[in-house]
Amino acid sequence: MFRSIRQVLTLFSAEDRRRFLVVLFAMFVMGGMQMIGVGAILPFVSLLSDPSAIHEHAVLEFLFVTGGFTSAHTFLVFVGVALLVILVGSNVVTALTLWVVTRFAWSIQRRISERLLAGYLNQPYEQFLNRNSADIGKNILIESQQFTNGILMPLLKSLGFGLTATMIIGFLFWLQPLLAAVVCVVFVSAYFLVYLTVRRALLRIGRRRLAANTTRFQAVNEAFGSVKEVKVMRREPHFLASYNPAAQTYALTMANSQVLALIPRYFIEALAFAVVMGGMLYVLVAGGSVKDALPVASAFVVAGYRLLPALQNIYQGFAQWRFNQSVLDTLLTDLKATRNVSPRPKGQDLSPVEADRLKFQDVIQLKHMSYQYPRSDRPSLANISIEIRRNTFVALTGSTGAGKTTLADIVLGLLEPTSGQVLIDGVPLDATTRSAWQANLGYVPQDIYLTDSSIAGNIAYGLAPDQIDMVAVERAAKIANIHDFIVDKLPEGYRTSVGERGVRLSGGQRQRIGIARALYHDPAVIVLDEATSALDNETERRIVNELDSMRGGRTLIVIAHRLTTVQKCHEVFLLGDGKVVANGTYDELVAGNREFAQLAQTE
Ligand SMILES: Nc1ncnc2c1ncn2[C@@H]1O[C@H](COP(=O)(O)OP(=O)(O)OP(=O)(O)O)[C@@H](O)[C@H]1O
Repeated sequence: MFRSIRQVLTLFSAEDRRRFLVVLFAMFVMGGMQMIGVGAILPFVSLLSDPSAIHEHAVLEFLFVTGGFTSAHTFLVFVGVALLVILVGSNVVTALTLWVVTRFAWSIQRRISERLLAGYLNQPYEQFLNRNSADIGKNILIESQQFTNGILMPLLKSLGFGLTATMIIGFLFWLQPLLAAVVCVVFVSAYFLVYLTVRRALLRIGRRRLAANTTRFQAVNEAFGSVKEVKVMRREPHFLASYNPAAQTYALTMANSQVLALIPRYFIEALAFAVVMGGMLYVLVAGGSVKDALPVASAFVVAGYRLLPALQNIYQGFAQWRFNQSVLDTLLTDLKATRNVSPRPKGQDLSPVEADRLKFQDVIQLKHMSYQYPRSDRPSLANISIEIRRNTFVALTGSTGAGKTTLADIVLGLLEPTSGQVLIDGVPLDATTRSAWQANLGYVPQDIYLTDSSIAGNIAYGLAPDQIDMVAVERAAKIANIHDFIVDKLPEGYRTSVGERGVRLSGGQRQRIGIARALYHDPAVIVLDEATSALDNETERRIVNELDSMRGGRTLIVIAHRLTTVQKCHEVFLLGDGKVVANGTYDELVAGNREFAQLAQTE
């Protein structure tokens, strides 16, 4: 338990700790008000049963005299109204405290989800290779909420109600130490016993909930991420079959955790009723006067009315906390990995300016470079030493799995060589230079992901509308040969909205948008990963020609299967099994390499 508290406190910033003090203060006031409310019952009931009690209590006597009351009856009305004001006041304070606590808890949720998103986004690309994106989304959106609802709010509520319960129990001890001790031992230990009984089960079902939630998210993500294949291959039952059992486990574990948190209340209320009745009967049987016992009994009943919900809330808090311990562990692991990452300040211009870019005037060199994927048992690239000169058109080709994409990812600074070096004009590409190098790159992937924004927004990509440079957008679109289509065919030109995943554009049009996107920042190097595969031969030739002709100082690296793409290249690197098997111009390779010559023939 103390470990969990320490874990939660590590999630608070300095500002959160200051605000937590305000929350604590509100809780103290709430506890104090509730105790006063309970305490004020006693004189009122004493007065009701015996008006002469005015003169037996010093405080009542003082109020009676200074208030200038003449009859016990009017004084009783005054005390009744005062009691009402105190009780209403204490409820108002409780409501206000709940407001302060809830706002505090959700502000923490907001910050945790922002930190998670920033952390995931800023982590090295390699980290994404072994991570399911549905799991990332789930942690940011759902588990951060589960943390607030299931850990932070219960923790804060337990703290608040704990303070209230302590104050009320303190008052009861002052009033009737023996009875208070009985009440305390009976109720606190009853809840404690229940908690001890269910804590293991809660931890277990909490872990099952977390796992089931991951499966649910993956099933939905995968089903809709490949909806075309799902429909054509009629695989709907498969995704339903993965989702449904996970949904059932999720529902069951949620329901069970809530039942385990709520049910004890009804038994303990029955126990409370038995204690009160038993006390009364004991007084009667022992021959005592119920009238004499009434004020203290009323104070205990009102105390119980406050105390039992407080104890129930504390128990419920512990139960939820236990159930969600695995959520806390998961979030902490991911937050620890991204501790020093802070969300980018709002309004920062994301366009790389010349000064941000790593100068590239001469050559990209790969020296004895090898790369092995984290969970792989063999290198995907082995001892590669090549040079790519500025203002050249270079192709990486070779059979499937040869290492073309991996090599391009190394040049893009997405993967760090396991051994060897990448040098840009002699400057090593490492953590200190990576971002400046990437500011000089344009990348066109195989699948162009279109965001649900305008055409211009998709070309400038990731910029707020007021940050988009329309001149750069049009320049890029013209080079990508999509400008005429946008202006002539789309209803609102560059402002036309693109649906999610670009459903309103053909595959070829999407790829041209992708090419325009890569050109938007006017980079020195462009890497195309099979980017022209969705284009027909004629369009592809035109784009390749255009890219070639617009090069003017730019370097073009194309990963290509189709050798038509590589005919115009200055240099072609033929990869095989992670090594450069041959390099030279298209004609040189056709003449000198049998594998390449065969590939060229089958085109
Ligand atoms: N994330 C990964 N983890 C482990 N191994 C990987 C990973 N990605 C790729 N590989 C392996 O690295 C090798 C090179 O893969 P790469 O994707 O670079 O080939 P490629 O030439 O681009 O292939 P293709 O033309 O089919 O896209 C392959 O053997 C592949 O199995």
